[in-house]
Parts: sequence; structure tokens; C-alpha cells
Amino acid sequence: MTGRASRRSWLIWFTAAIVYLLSVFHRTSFGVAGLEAADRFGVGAAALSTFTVLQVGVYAAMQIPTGVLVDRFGPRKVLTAALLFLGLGQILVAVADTYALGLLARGVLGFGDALTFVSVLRLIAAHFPGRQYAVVTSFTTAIGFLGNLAATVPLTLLLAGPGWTPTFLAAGLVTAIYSAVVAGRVRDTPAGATPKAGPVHARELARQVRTAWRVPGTRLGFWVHFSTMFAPNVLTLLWGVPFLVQGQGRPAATASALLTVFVFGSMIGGPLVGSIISARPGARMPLVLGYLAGAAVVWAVLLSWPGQIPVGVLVPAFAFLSLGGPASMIGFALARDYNPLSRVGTATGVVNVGGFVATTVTALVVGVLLQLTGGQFRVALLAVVALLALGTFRMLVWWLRARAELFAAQERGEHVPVQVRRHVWDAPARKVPQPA
Ligand SMILES: N[C@@H](Cc1c[nH]cn1)C(=O)NCC(=O)O
Repeated sequence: MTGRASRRSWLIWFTAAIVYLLSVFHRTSFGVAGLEAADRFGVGAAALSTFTVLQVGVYAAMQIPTGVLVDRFGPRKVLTAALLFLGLGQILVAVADTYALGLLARGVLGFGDALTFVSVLRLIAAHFPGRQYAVVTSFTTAIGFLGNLAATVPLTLLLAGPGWTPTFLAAGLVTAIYSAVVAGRVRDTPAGATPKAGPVHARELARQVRTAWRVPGTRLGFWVHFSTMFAPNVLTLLWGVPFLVQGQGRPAATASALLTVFVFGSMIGGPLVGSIISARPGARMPLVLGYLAGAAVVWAVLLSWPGQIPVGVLVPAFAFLSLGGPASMIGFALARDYNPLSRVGTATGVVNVGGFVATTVTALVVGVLLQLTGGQFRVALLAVVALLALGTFRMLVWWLRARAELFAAQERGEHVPVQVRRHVWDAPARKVPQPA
């Protein structure tokens, strides 16, 4: 859309952003419930990490289907379903007393979580003009981090007070009940129109995904998301605490405190990056490249530091790496700009696969390398550097291809999302055949 977003659109966005807050709360709730979960299900640390891998795996696997569902049925219906799955998953967590039921519960929860983010971004694409897209998505992620904060000290206090079952039961019920608010309040577009959902033809759906994937702007978004968000994710979801405790000899409480730098960094960095790229879309790729160059320096320092890394080095290093999440939002802005609204959900899902596939692969490879090296974090974390290099290389390839498309469109006099000037590293202009 063009013009200004109405108050109604802001209200609809806020209603949907609360779904993302709930989703992040449920996603991160095992961070502080881990020890109690181990006790309740009678399992050790290795079995506990299965919860994380399962959840991220379900999330990544569901991104493209979610994008297609959102384009087909509209974000209101998909968000309503997301809340019902999240609520059901958390109610199952509340009553689960075996490891198998616990895994099933977190799987259902991961399914609901997977339906949320892409739906909210699709709503933003429909309700806000293009120039506001990045800033509103960054507000959304900042609201999501409130869910992450609620899953730290407040959840610890609730688990220590009322206990596991009442806490998770209440969280699950509130989430399921909120689905009625979303179903009643959210509208897919400012005019209230909803995509016409006829019968679903697999071939048609595959064509929609292929078309989105072939757009160089979508592919660039995929590699931007892949390269920027996985390192902070791997540290906060799985390997950050073991690296600091076993690899660096820090107490567990210090390790958890150090990881909160990622939450605050993303909460501040999100709106900052969002407002910069909303005002200057041309700054998107320079920002991503700047972040990746800085991340390479940070990893070189972290992995080559002799002995224990001082807190005075860890805090700025983590603060810088936390900007990877906000930088990854540039991938979604690219998907939004280079696809028509009817395909934005699918393209957003494709982009969102990037970071989560990179997270899953890195988390697994780090685990394998730790096993092979007898716990050498300096060696195991080289997996992060390897994926950073791969992602950056593929991103550069698609950046040049996307620029070549833009030049061609500019030369044809078409409207382009960003005006670009040719540089020496760009492919030379194609010769336009002259009439004889
Ligand atoms: N890029 C992340 C969101 C983010 C923003 N700042 C830090 N992280 C992302 O893709 N999120 C998807 C989700 O479901 O949370």
C-alpha cells in the first residue's frame, strides 16, 4: 500500500504483535525451566538439548508451508491457528510427566510458533506503506523480546511459587483464549479483504514457492537472513552457556547474565536498524556487509584470545553480535520489495528458512566437533566462522545478480524499489539490440 497507515491498522498490528510476544515467551520458556524439566522428565543435558533441536527443526521445516498458507488463507486465520497450537502445546507441557509427552508438547508448540512471525510480517506488508515496513517489523521484534524477558525472571518466580503445572496451564489457557481476540479484531487488509481460498492444488503451491525462490531479491534476502542471524541464535539457544561455563570457566549465573546482552542489544538495535533502512533503503546492503565484516573481527578475537576472555571484551563482542538479529530483518524487507503482495507471505517464509537452517546446521556441527575434540570450544566454534564465510559468499553472488536485474529494470524505465548506480564490480550493461 501507499499513503499513511490508519489508526485501525496500528491497532490490528498491535493485536498481532502480541501474538508474536506470546510466541517468543513460549519458545524461550525452557531457558529457565530446563533444570526443572530435567527433573520432571528424568533426563540429562543431552536429552534436554533435543527439545531445542526439535523446536528449531519444526520451526524451519514449517516456514515455507506457513508462507504459502498465509498467502492462501490470510494472516488472521493463520494467527488464530497459531495461538490454538501454542496454547495446546503449553497446556500439554503443563500436564506432561514423561519425556515422550514433553517432546510432543514442545513439537506442537514449535508448530504454533512457526505460524506466527511470517503472518505478522504479511499483515504489516498489507497495512503499512513500503517505507514503514522495516520500522514496523523492528517494533514487532522489540515487542517479541518482551516475551523473551517475561520468560526469564518472572517465569523463574512463577515456577518457584505456584509451580510448573499452574504456571504453564495458565500461560496455555491465556494464549488459547487470545485467539478469540485475534479472530475478532484482525483484518487481513485495510479494506478487510481476505484472499479467496479455493481448493489447494499441490502443483500450484509448488509453482508459487518456485516463483518466489527465483526472484533474485528473495534469494538475496534468504542469504542475508542466513548469514546474519544464526550466530546470535546458536549462542542464545544452545551453545552460549556451555561455551562460557565449560570453555571459559565462568559461573552459570554469570553466563546467563552475559547472554542477556543479546536480548537488550536486539531490542535496541532492531528499531535503530529499522529506522535507518526505512529512511534510506539504499543503506540496507552496506549495513549487512558492515555487520558481517565486524562479526568476522569479533569471532577472530573470541577464538584467538589466550586464556579466559575478560568480561570487558565479552560484553561489547556479544553486543555487536546481537545486531545480527536486527540486520537479518533486512532480508524480509528485500522479500517485501521484490514480490507482489499476493506472494509476500511465501517469499517471507523462504527468507526465514535461511537463518533457521543455518542455526540448526551450526548447532549440530558444533555439538559433533565438541564430541570429536573432547570439548575444544575454539575448534568447535570454527563451524560458525565456516557458515559465516559460506553465507557471505552466496549473499555477494546474489547481491550482484539482484543489482544486475535492477539495472536492467532501470534501463527499461520501470519502477524499482531502490535506485542504484553501476560500480566497477557490477556486470557491464547489456547491449540493447538496435533496429537495423
Ligand atoms: N531475525 C529474527 C528476528 C530478530 C530481530 N532481532 C533479533 N532477532 C527472525 O527472523 N525472527 C523470526 C522469529 O520467528 O522470531
